[in-house]
Amino acid sequence: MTDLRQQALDYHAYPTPGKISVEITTPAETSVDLALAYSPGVAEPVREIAENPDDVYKYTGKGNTVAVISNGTAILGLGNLGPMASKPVMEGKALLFKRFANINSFDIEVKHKTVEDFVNTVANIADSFGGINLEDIKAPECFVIEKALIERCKIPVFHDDQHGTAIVTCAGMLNALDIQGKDIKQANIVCLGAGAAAIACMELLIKCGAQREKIYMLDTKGVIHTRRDDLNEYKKLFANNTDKRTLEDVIAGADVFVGVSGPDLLTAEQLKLMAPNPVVFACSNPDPEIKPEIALATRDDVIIATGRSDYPNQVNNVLCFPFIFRGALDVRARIINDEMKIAAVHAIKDLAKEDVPAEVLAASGDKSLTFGKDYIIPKPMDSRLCAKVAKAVAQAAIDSGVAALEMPENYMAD
Ligand SMILES: NC(=O)C1=CN([C@@H]2O[C@H](COP(=O)(O)OP(=O)(O)OC[C@H]3O[C@@H](n4cnc5c(N)ncnc54)[C@H](OP(=O)(O)O)[C@@H]3O)[C@@H](O)[C@H]2O)C=CC1
Ligand SMILES: CC(=O)C(=O)O
Ligand SMILES: [Mg+2]
Repeated sequence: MTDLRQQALDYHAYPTPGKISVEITTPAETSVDLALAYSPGVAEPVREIAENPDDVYKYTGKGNTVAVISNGTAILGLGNLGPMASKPVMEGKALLFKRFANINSFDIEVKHKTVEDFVNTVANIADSFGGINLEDIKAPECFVIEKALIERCKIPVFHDDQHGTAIVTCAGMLNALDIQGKDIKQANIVCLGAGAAAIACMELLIKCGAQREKIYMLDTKGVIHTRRDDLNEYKKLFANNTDKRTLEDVIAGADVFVGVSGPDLLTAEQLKLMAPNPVVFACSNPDPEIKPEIALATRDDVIIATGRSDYPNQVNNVLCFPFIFRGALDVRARIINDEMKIAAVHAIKDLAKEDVPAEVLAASGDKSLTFGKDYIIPKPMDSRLCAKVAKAVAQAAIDSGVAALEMPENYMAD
């Protein structure tokens, strides 16, 4: 662990501080180049854009640039550590956008006093970008912020911890339940956590067939039930009329555990209480609700997934956000709607059932990967994700009437 700590610090410090840089895409060597790039030549696209605002997509990088924006109030599972502490994660998201979907990103960390202050800051700069990826903003403020920004911005605004996580969770869950021989409509589900990721994951699972009344959600005060008077409007949607109060009470006989809360909160004893062939998604980062080695030592009929890259079954929003934005940008979708999210779920889910190419095995360090308990979801390094998810999302945007452009010719053909 100490070794990983030092390696991670060195990775971020060297060869230059941070993980991303800006590169030039046009010649900028001679006076002629500069006369085109800057004064006087730059005045020409200025005039064109002033005349026809859509030309900003033709003459600038706007259409392939996403702002990754946080206030640092829910950094992974580490809590509210402030905007500057969130910067390595936001640079990390920018790295993933570029590496997996060739999208340029700027990370923006906002210090603010009120929700309105944050919304105004983002809304006022939004037009500079093709899309906005909100990240690591705690609930319930994240819900208000995202709704307000969707209303005010002309470009897609997507809170990754809500929807990216939900899409990947649903893709992995449908596959895991399939492998365990369970039907999502009958599944008893326990969700530990009642914040950004939890509410969105459960809402999308319901859209994929889960029954709301079969879901028990818990926050730091225990089970969310109808007799509590401290629930915000988002938690209230999951209030059960029940006498069950603790994780022990609700985990008994549960088919599914989804953890989007904090480290080491599900014990081996609690895992033993679950129904035969359970599915456990311990998605808190960096430390899951239960370590896979403990889960697998406790029972051999469990499917266990985490948010981490160093265990099998990585249920992490990296499998979604680069690709959903790729598809949305390429048909200039004005929003990311439910149709696009569901299309992404199915594209990710279905890819796990295909043969895995040698280069993915080489990158993941696995000898083989076959659809089953240790491979329920594709690896982030699988280059087919971009083509399949982006294309499905772009098609869904067109079909649902939110795209300004047609499907590009031969889109994602190779
Ligand atoms: N694998 C992935 O792709 C992703 C994983 N996550 C992980 O999910 C977790 C939550 O993130 P997010 O939803 O953005 O954060 P939020 O701050 O919005 O929500 C955190 C939630 O966890 C609950 N919680 C915290 N500690 C406990 C506890 N001891 N018992 C029960 N509930 C608890 C909080 O309860 P209360 O409401 O009472 O404060 C709150 O409802 C993080 O660990 C994060 O890393 C998030 C996004 C993606
Ligand atoms: C993965 C991620 O976005 C999180 O843990 O917050
Ligand atoms: Mg996050």
